[in-house]
Amino acid sequence: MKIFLASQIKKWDSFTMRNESVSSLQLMERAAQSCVNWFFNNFENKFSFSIFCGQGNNGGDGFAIARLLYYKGFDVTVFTDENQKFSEDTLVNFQRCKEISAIDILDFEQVNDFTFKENSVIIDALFGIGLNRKIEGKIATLIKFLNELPFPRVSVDIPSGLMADEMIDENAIVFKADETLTFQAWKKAMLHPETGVFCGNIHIMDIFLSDEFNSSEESNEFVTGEKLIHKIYNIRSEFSHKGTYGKTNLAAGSYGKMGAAVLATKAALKSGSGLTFILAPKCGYEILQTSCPEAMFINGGENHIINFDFEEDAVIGIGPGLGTNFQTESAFMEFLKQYKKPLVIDADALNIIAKHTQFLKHIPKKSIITPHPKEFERLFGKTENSFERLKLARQKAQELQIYIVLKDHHTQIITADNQVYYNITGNAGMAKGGSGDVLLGIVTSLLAQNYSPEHAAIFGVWLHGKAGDFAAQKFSKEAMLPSDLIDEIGTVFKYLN
Ligand SMILES: NC(=O)C1=CN([C@@H]2O[C@H](COP(=O)(O)OP(=O)(O)OC[C@H]3O[C@@H](n4cnc5c(N)ncnc54)[C@H](OP(=O)(O)O)[C@@H]3O)[C@@H](O)[C@H]2O)[C@@H](O)CC1
Ligand SMILES: [K+]
Repeated sequence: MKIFLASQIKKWDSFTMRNESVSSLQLMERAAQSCVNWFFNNFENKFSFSIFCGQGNNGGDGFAIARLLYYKGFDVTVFTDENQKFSEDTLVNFQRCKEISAIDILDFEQVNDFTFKENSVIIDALFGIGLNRKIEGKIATLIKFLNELPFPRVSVDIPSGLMADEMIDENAIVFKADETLTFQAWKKAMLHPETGVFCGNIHIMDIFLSDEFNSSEESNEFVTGEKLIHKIYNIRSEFSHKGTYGKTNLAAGSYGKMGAAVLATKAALKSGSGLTFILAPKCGYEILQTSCPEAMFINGGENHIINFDFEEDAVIGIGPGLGTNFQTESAFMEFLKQYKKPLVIDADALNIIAKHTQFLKHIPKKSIITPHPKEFERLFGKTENSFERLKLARQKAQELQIYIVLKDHHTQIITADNQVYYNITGNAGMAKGGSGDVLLGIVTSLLAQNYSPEHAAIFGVWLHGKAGDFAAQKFSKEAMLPSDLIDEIGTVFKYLN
């Protein structure tokens, strides 16, 4: 799914109106109807809706929603400022609403004395993607008031106060939604932690904007959808043997951190690698042979790895639990200097490079690195916020010709040719030590199975998140462990088949 800027969405609107003979008022009606269908499916009739409408088209959606909800039998109250400069379509919908005597239309300021019913729902249709500056004055006061109410809060299109494509000021006033019903496509602000936190659960409302525009309009930012995953995923052929699915060779573990090696190895095995090797220190020999009998052990040293002698022709993934012992450090750097094929680098291996940033240039082209924000900062420097971090990552991925998997709530995969894929699978239950080790195992295994680095990264991150979602369903976000996630990798493949 392409991510479009607010300006492109407006073009999309106009294109649809021009080419599919639909008026802007009809489009607004479609938008409102899609929201009302959602409300109808999610709230019983006993709920009372308080709808807050601004002057732009977002407010127009709000007035139309009020009318349509009323027709569905819901109790509706509208709050607005009749002296606002309504847009043309908004004015029409305001008047249509006014004609229904059973809908009370109150001024924003009356909210202070309003007695909210017990089963209230607050709908925010104050500002949409046309917001162009900070919210101040009486609407800011109103939003602060609404954010304190003990009722479910739903935003139409985008929480008022967020800019669709940008970071916001630290002290900006933003409506805090539990649910956001957004039209047609994800907005960038929904995918970054500082701004996404105001959106709650995102629901994409299909309002049938032109497919033609969607295919022809350029964007280099995407949300990884299931359609893309189905395109990437190669179903295993019956006419195949273990050689068909490549060799994975991981380098992981040190004394006391052998669990990281076990998790990465198991994840590589479960993701379909043909032959799997684990290079680890000898102190982990029994642990690995017992817990991962399908994998072959390569001795890399006594208590930490001091030589990186890999299986020939294997695809290499390095990092989990490696430690930063000086011998491991120098052996890794020697290896990096002479190795030229794409590999996957995570965790301590990234920390070693961060200590000697002149080694960044030795990362083989088309490699995948998987830093979390702290590791990214150590490698490439501090940035103000996640929007800036992404910009820097794009620059570095191009400069070094590598793929960066920037781990976050919505992990971003930044390709060497400047494209960004936001991942939307996964959940807070994965914020635990060991999750990253699993990801390294999955991505390396996919790369070994002949997926391109771009596809291995996009598919691997999606798969990891989806397995995490299945694990959370079974065990809860609190109790699920990275090992549970590994056990659910099979459920994801079954889901895809
Ligand atoms: N395809 C789609 O997606 C469809 C979209 N639709 C809907 O349209 C929405 C976009 O509508 P929109 O362009 O009228 O923008 P919206 O945010 O309602 O209002 C902007 C107004 O507020 C003002 N203003 C701005 N900032 C301000 C501030 N801080 N404080 C005070 N005022 C401020 C600004 O006026 P200004 O003062 O700048 O002249 C302007 O008048 C979109 O989100 C969706 O809900 C559907 O109906 C149909 C299909
Ligand atoms: K809104």
